[in-house]
Amino acid sequence: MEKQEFERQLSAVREEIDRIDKQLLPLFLERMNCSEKVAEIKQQAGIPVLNAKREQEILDRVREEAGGYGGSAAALYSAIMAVSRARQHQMLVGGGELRRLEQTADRSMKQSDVRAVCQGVPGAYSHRAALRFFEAPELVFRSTWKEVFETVKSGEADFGVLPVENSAAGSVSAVYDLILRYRFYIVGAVGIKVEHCLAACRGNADIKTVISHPQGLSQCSDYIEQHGLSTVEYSNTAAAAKFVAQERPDGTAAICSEEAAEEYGLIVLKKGIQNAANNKTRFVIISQKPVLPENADKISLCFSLPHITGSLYNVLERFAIHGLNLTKIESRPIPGSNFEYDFYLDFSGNIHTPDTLDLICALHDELPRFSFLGNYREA
Ligand SMILES: C=C(O[C@@H]1C=C(C(=O)O)C=C[C@H]1O)C(=O)O
Repeated sequence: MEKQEFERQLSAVREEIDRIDKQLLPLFLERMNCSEKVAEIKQQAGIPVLNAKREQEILDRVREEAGGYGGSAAALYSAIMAVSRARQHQMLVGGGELRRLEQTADRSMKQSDVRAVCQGVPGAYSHRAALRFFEAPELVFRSTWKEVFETVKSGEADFGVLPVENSAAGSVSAVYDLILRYRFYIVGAVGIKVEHCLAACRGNADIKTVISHPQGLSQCSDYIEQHGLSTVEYSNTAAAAKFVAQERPDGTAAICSEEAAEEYGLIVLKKGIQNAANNKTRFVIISQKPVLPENADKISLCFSLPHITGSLYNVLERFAIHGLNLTKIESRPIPGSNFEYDFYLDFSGNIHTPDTLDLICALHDELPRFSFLGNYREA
């Protein structure tokens, strides 16, 4: 067949597609109009927007009737209903306390004269993160991450500084578990370049064992393997440096920052022993008091989901519809449950943008165990 003939046939079918799309659009708008009427009734009757049972019935029917296209048709209808629900949420102005929070929360944060708490001992990477974030903070140190949360809870400190993710070793799951348990606000985030060194007491150069936090050991696994070193886990990289300085264990070096080595009078035997040259750790600042700056660019939230086909997909799709970029997703088991999960999400956005506020309020009204965790500037 001639190329021209193919072109002619293509345009004929495309005309048909255009004709069908023209028919679909008014039907979509008509359906949205019905959805708006439903919203008005729901508003008067105080009925929640989401009716999962009704949606499931529609999806089952569509799947059944669409034959070979069952799955695709269900996905399409799921998207249509997500849009329909979003419109209803917008009309019902849900979100309750979250909308009030958006209006009333402080828009700027005190950055000097603050009391902050870090895990570890002076010289820890959290210490450096705190100094990057605050001007001359009054700092206290605790030996565990849980104690950092407890110190903020008791009001002894206004802010806690916690590592959440390393560019090589990945998420610090234990911290995410605590974030999900305490549900304090995240009011800031800061990335720190992490360069580990091998540090030992003077005259202790024949190193057979290294001691550090599991994250430090994991970030230096190549060096450890190449040199056939044995490893000992410790609560914190700087605390490991302090231990080596105090106990002077034979043939043992700490893996820690240069600051920590200096703080405890250790000799740096080798610098930059981490696997990745550009090794970074991201820290978050937590507080019991929300702060929602005008120039915030990152939103964190968490929720759980029922074990239903497409439930996570349906939530993520809403971010896509709103043009929001998801930067992090973690799922962590809910303590005391069997294989039920809380999801933790970070995405780019600002809660003072009406469209974004509508989305977060809709999720607040729909999702089990939902918490808005904060909107802050990613430094
Ligand atoms: C339209 C309604 O509200 C929501 C949207 C639905 C839809 O678009 O079909 C179905 C159920 C509800 O979650 C309704 O309750 O019927």
